[in-house]
This record gives sequence, C-alpha cells and structure tokens, in this order.
Amino acid sequence: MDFIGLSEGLQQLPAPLFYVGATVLLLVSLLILRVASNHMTFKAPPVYEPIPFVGGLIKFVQGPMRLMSDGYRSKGEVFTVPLAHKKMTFLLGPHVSAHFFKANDDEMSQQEVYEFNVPTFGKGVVFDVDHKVRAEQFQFFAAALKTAKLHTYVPYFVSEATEFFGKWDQQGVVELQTELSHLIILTASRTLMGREVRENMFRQVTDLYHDLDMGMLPISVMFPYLPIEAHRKRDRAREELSKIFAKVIQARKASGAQENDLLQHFIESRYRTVYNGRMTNEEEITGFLIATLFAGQHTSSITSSWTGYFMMTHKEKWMKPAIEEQKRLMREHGEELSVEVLNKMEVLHAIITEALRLFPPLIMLLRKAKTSFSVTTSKGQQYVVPKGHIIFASPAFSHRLAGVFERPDEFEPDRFQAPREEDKRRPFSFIGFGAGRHGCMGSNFAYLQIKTIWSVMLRNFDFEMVDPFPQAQYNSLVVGPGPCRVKYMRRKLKV
Ligand code: HEM
Repeated sequence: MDFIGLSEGLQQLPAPLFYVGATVLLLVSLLILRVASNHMTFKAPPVYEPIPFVGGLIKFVQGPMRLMSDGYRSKGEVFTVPLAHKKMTFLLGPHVSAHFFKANDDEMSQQEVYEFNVPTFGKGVVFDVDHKVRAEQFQFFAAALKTAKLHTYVPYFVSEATEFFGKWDQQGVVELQTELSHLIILTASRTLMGREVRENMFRQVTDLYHDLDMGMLPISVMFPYLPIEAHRKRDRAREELSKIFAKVIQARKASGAQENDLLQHFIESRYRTVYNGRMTNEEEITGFLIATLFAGQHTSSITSSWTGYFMMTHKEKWMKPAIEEQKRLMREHGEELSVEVLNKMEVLHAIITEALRLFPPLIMLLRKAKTSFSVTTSKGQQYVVPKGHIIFASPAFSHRLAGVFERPDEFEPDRFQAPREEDKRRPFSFIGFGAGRHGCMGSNFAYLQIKTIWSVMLRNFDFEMVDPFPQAQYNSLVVGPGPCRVKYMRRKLKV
C-alpha cells in the first residue's frame, strides 16, 4: 500500500482506531525524517593532513602539542589525522569529551592502546586481560585506595618526608625533581610494596624499578617488544621483581603478619565473578604493585615539582598565603599532619590543582573506538567518529583553551576556588586526573602525599629558584619539567 492509499485506508476505520493509526503513522514518519536528516548532516570529522600520506607522520614526529595546536587552528575541536594505516581522532575540549570519558569498555577500549604496558606490568594483569577481569582487578585498586585506607598511609608519608628533609643541610642547592622523585619512591615503597621492601631491599628494588622505567620509551608505545638493550634490561628486571615479591608474599603469608599497605590488600583480594572466585596469586600481586607504582610515581613527583616552582615564582601572591595557611593550621593542630589537617589546606590544594592544570604529566589519554559515536562541537557541528579510530583526549591542550578557563596560560589557583570555580562550569573541563569511568583512583592519595611533602618543606625551609623557570619536556612519555635547581635555607616556621 502506498502512502496515499494508507491514509485513505485509515479514514475508513472507526474513530478511535483512526486516531491510534494516525498517531502511529505520524511517529513513523518523524522517525524516518530523523534518520534521513541524520544521514544528511552527520559526517565524519574533518581530516587534518597537511601533506598527503606522510603529513600526519611528520607532524606527529614534530611533537604531539604542535600537531594538536595546528590541527585545532585548522579544523577545530574534532579532527582526524591519518597515520600510516591508522586513523587518529582528536577530541579537544569539554564540549566533545563526554563520550570519551563516560563510555563503557565495549564502546571505548583501553586495552589495545595501553597494551604496550604488558611487558612492564606483566602477564595476567590490567591490560593483558579481558575487560571483565580488568574491571575486577581495578576494584582491588579502588578498595586499596579508598578514603578509609588513606588514613593508614598518611603517617608513612609524614615519617618518610620528615626523615628525608631531616638529612638536608642548613642550606644548599638541589635539583628539585630529582630530590622529590627520590622521596616519592621511598614513600611508595613503604605504602605500596611494604615494610619488608622498604627496610631490607630498598636499593635492590629501586634499581630494578629504574631498569623497568628506562625500558618504557616513546618507541615502546608502538613496538614494546623491539629487541633493544633497554627492553632486554626491562625484561630481566621484571623477572627479578617477580622472584623478590614471590618471596616477600610467601614470607608474609607464612608469618601471618598484617601490615597497613597495598601489598597486604592485594594479598587478601579475591575475584568475585571470574576465575571461580579464587584469591589473587603472587604473579598478579607483583603486577598490581608495579602498575600502581607506574601510575603514581612520575605523576606525583612531577606535580610536586611544578607546585614548588610556581610557588617560588609567585612568592607574594601564592607562597605567602600557603605559608600563612600552614601557620594557621599549626596554631590549631600543632605539628600534626593527618588526613583531617591536610584536607583543610585549601590554598595548597588550589596551587597543586593549578600546577596540574598548566602542566599535566599525562598529556594525552587514549582509547580505541569499538563502536561509532557522534560528537557535537561548541559551534553545533555534528560528526560521527567511525569505529576503529584511535581516540585522543588531551589534558595538556584542553586545559589551555580560552573558552574553558579564563587567561588559561596564567597561574591563577583561585580559579578553582569560590566564587570563580571555573572547573565546575562544564563537565570535563579539568581532566588532569582524567575523568568519568576511568578517572584516576589515586588522586586523593596523590593530593595527600604532595600536601604532606610541601607542608614539611614550607614549615622547615625558605626556597629560591637558582635556574630560570623550567620548560616542560613534551617529548617524554610522562611529561615533566627539565632540570631546575633551587636553593633552600633551613628555618623553623614561627606561629
Ligand atoms: C599527580 C598525580 C597523578 C596524576 C596526574 C594522575 C593522572 C591519572 C590520569 C590522567 C588517569 C586516567 C588515564 C586514562 O583515562 O587513560 C589516571 C588513572 C589512574 N591512576 Fe592516576 N594519577 C596520579 C596519581 C596516581 C596515584 C598516586 C595512583 C595510585 C597510588 C594512581 C592510580 C591510578 C589508577 C589505578 C588509574 C586507572 C583508573 C582506571 O583506568 O579505571 N594515580 N591517573
């Protein structure tokens, strides 16, 4: 029956049936129109390829920040860069980021894009397992890092920082990030890997961690098994760590000792819906510890360093208020540094967040699109991103967009405080810790650790920059500041 015939047929029906039929017809027509209009207006994102075939590659080699800023200027918030046989689609800014952060793993997958971590983290964990198992393993991480557990880690942050800075002279010059990196691995070994490693095997384990770390190069992202010396050393270190942790775990289980660390938590973790509900095994526990160490080590030491450089270059405006805040809390709580006291450090909190906004160590986050999805730009353009594309979100680039933050290149921590609260205007504006489904599980741990370190530093030293403000090393995998020395002078904060 054609359309006219159908409407004539409808008129011959009794009145109630006629109305039902007409409504159904109307809805079907609207649906057809909607689908047709979608096909007319929804198109694939614009392609940014300055020189055909090799343009994307050349730009990528020149550095991801340059690629993003040129692509953004030329095409806007969404564009696709062909790179060899792959298509990379960039989603820059909060308007186009919701799907990236909210979609489930069947729609936006981490596995394919992060599986270069497998030789480092190990077999059977995180990016080497299907997403059902991974989801359970992430539950172990989440439980180990939940607020109640953080109370037990903070005393270790405090004792490690106090001991570390206690060894500094009356005054001196240090390369700040090298120092903070050392302190953070001491703290990590105490809170993650446990008392046995911290007290008896620290040197050995940190040397092996160093080899693992040096085995994760930009080239490893594309070719994680390339037969190069750095990868060979990485593999040897990974094997050694397995042996060390197997012994530590067996000894702890045998002694029945209960410790307040992530190792204990991972030992006691049990799968619920997979692997017939068995307990975690030694190889998996080793993998969880290494993955946690990699998630938190460079990211925290880099953010602590930028926090310091910004305070030292904004002494009147920001270091002074941060010191005043310490004095006020010392008047109220004495020397105590607990979760409650650290949570009251609003000025220091805003300074850390602003340092992370300007210089996020993870400059690009990746997913693989398993299904096509649509995005709408701030100007109302709609695109369908085809399945199979590698999708990039970029904290480093998006945080500097003028429409998102005011004077985005300026250091203004109060943008995170009332009344400005610029990060709350639109979801996914501040993504230094990622967001949504796979947002950072260690953000509270990181804030508490960095605040403890800077509380001890501000309470015991004055600081001055020796070198000019450092440049970010955008060609590294985890982006931090270049070398920069600071001068410290010991003094006790008077309240
Ligand atoms: C300043 C320090 C830190 C920064 C900037 C940071 C940043 C991030 C970012 C951007 C993500 C999201 C990755 C993505 O979406 O692909 C992430 C995820 C994660 N982070 Fe952190 N992180 C920090 C510290 C830590 C610490 C200290 C830990 C653990 C102790 C940790 C554990 C994790 C875990 C387990 C995930 C994976 C969450 C998931 O995929 O569901 N992070 N982090």
